[in-house]
Amino acid sequence: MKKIIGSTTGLKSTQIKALENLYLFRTPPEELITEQQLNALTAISHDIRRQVGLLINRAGKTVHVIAGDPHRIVIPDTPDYKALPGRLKGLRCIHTHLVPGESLTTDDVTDLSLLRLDFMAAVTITPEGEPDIIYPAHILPTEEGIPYELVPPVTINNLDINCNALIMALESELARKNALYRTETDEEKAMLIHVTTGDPLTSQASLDELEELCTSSRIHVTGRAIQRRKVIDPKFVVGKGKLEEITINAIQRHATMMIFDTELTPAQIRSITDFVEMKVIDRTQLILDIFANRAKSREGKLQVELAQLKYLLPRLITRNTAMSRLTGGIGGRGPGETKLEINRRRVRDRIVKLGKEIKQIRKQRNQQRAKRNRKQVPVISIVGYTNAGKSTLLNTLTQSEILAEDKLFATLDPSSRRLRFPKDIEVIITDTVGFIQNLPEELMEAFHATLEELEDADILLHVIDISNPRYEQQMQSVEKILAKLKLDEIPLIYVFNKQDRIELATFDNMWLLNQGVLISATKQETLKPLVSRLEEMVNNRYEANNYYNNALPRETNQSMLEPAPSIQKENDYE
Ligand SMILES: Nc1nc2c(ncn2[C@@H]2O[C@H](COP(=O)(O)OP(=O)(O)OP(=O)(O)O)[C@@H](O)[C@H]2O)c(=O)[nH]1
Ligand SMILES: [Mg+2]
Repeated sequence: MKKIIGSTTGLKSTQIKALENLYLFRTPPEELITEQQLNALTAISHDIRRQVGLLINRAGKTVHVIAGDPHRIVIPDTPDYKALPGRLKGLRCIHTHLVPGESLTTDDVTDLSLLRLDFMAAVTITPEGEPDIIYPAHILPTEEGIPYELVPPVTINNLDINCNALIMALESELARKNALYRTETDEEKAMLIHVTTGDPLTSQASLDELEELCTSSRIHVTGRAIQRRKVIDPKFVVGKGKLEEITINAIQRHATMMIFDTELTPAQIRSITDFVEMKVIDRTQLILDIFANRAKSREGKLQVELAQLKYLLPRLITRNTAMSRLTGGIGGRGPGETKLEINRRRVRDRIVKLGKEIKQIRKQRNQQRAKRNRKQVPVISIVGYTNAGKSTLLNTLTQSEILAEDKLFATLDPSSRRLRFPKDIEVIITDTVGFIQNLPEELMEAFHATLEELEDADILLHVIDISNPRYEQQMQSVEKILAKLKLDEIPLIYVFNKQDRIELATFDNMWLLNQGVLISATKQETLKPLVSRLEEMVNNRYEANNYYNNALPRETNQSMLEPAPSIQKENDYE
């Protein structure tokens, strides 16, 4: 006989037998439940004074009998029945309510909507233990508003509600709607979630950025949710009720994943994925993913892998738990744990190995740096928020072709070019990985080596995209990171970029623009003031450091550039 779900403690063996007997009934396709089974259900529930629930599949078979307490039943995981996009779960839940006249509760309709049940019905019981009124509800295939519909109550005399036909009709409508949401590439669709204890305006801005990150990694955003709280919920980040609401909304909008705009702790990921039948990731994971896709150089790839593994390690246990939950889970603790240990050991070994390789590469790089330093060629480094136009500026300045794209984090590997000023002084200009606010710790560490090169910079060009509505926050984020890297002592020029995209006459922050140079990195003719300013600064530094005379003649400069990964062309400025 199949097992009863929930606790049967304190029940007599005849009562347990009566519960088990509920597995024996078959429901015809048009009925919600048969009269006989309904009678048996209310009789035993009345007898034990606990709610009892049934999960019935579309073939009319009872797949679970659930014993609850006087106020609720807990629906178990049903790995064999999953609600795929555009489909329902294939299970209906019919359960008793002991309170006379109590229709479906909020918990009931939440379960219906979250689990995507075919039907949810509550049946009340007469004082004699017979079925009284049945309150059914089903999902509504809408994208907004209430996600379910309460069907008019029925009694034992009209259980024939054309049940399966109704379910089929609902599913075909769901499938049609889902198809509308399908994209050509069938990309992921995400619900973005931000929780804050502060200003909701900042939340919007932060979500805007998260959305850009999504676009960068080809994820389509189907909805966003913000919750303001006094404190962040340690378990679910947002409150449990809010998480339910968001999840239902995400399902309504055909989302395939949820992205939290913070870093989730391993415990939070675990409780949320236990709760939500959807992929759940956080901002850090999204950024790590982007970096993993973009990394080109060997060092870049190693660094990103290292960052990913470091992020993964404390979360491994979560993954496996989630996995075992999805595959049925029970009965495998021994082997499960061993496998987990193997996984963790492998990850740890790999982390050590990667660390060594990176150290080796770093050593070579330092030697190259030292060689370059000896030659004392001034280095100008371009820094700035991601997508500000750094690579474009380097390209236009030096007429080269570094990948510049309207994507966050187009550049991951530093590249250097030569630039020659009219007075025959040559400098090296380097492009760097873009910054972003709250750069994940793992990546900050990973790219520390790359960013270390910035220490050699004689001048920093801080490129700011003034056409981005969040340019001020972005400037601040960059400055924070520069300070963290202890680079805030290096002379810096603000380069306000993409001037062609703004209306200068109505720009409300002219004061700021006067602190730097205004350019359009895509238009070479706008760069002259920047070039003269740079030249002036380089000259001043030359004189101040008195190494002008040590500078090598231009012709021989070629050799000292060798260590830089990609030197292509040079460009003369008149
Ligand atoms: N309209 C306009 N677009 C620009 C300008 N400068 C850059 N862009 C565009 O902005 C986008 C980003 O430029 P990139 O040079 O890749 O930016 P980046 O700072 O190197 O970005 P990451 O490498 O991702 O950090 C590209 O689509 C450029 O064509 C400009 O002056 N005007
Ligand atoms: Mg770039």
